[in-house]
Amino acid sequence: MTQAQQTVNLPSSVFTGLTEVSHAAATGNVLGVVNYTTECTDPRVENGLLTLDLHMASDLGEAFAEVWTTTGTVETGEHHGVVYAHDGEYLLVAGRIAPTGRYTEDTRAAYVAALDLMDGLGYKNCFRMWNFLNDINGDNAEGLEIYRDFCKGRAEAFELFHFGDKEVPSATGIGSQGGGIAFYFLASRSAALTSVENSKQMAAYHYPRQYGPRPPKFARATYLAGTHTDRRSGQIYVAGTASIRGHETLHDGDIEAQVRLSLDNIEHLISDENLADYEITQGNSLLNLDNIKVYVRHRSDIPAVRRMCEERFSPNARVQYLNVDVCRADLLVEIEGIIA
Ligand SMILES: C=C(O[C@@H]1C=C(C(=O)O)C=C[C@H]1O)C(=O)O
Repeated sequence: MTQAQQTVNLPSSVFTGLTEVSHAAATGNVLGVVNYTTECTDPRVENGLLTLDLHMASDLGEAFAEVWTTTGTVETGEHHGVVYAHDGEYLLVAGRIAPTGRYTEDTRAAYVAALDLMDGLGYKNCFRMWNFLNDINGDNAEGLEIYRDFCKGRAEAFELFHFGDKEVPSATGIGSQGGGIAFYFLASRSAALTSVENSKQMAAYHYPRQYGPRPPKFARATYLAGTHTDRRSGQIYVAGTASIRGHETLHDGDIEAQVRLSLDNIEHLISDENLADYEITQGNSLLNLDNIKVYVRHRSDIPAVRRMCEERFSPNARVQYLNVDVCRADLLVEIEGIIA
């Protein structure tokens, strides 16, 4: 077989209750567990499992775990403050930056540690990043918004690793209820990776200066396939998506219109029309989106948001609603998901 024909198994994730992690783990080898819970802690290896606690829930009733499984035997370790698990094909890296008055340097250092690990262990295809920022719209000690401060450190780290804009992974950069900045990344060794943009949105890495000293570096989605020739049955990791057209926030103050545009943005992003630029044809619609997280700024908006989402998602889709701030002060909602 040639390299191009070898098929790589793709990773999978499920949402489960915090206490049912071991049950979910029985379905495969666990790469790691991310708890969306009531406090943030440093990532750790616990009973052989990479575990990261994020402060994303107000009480335990809202908490859930995201369990990442794979097919190979998992090994764990620690590298310059970041914790990792890998199985020869996939790598999960998790880190946390303690609260500080200026995040640029610490973000750059933590990202450098994670990117260096990917390089060193040979997982060169980073396909998804999640970042959780406490007080994301607040100012740092120098009056720069914490999200923009973070974006600066991230851009500097990517630059050090010569990450071309077209190679950036899809990401989420969202608020959290505490704990500084926490993050986790997924990378693969040999699965085929394509970074995808949305033809109706400006690439985030081209956002103008009005959004901060360095633009956010992420792709709107990443397409991950078991072979380099598969353009029909890969996974699509949809980045956090909001009510933005071009580079502008639309529908300031109107939650329903923001939900509608966020959903329309994802619908277009995953459509064959948008994916034609990448020669991907999958016939996807919102009905194929799963493992969805819906981030809502005001708790009182959650019932309306849920109603609107339920009209457009599959009734079988796994969806979690979280009450946190969003990366621009005028954004009320953001949605991400996976087509697996
Ligand atoms: C909503 C947007 O950006 C958010 C911020 C991201 C980041 O900084 O990594 C990624 C996706 C979204 O969570 C957007 O700019 O469209």
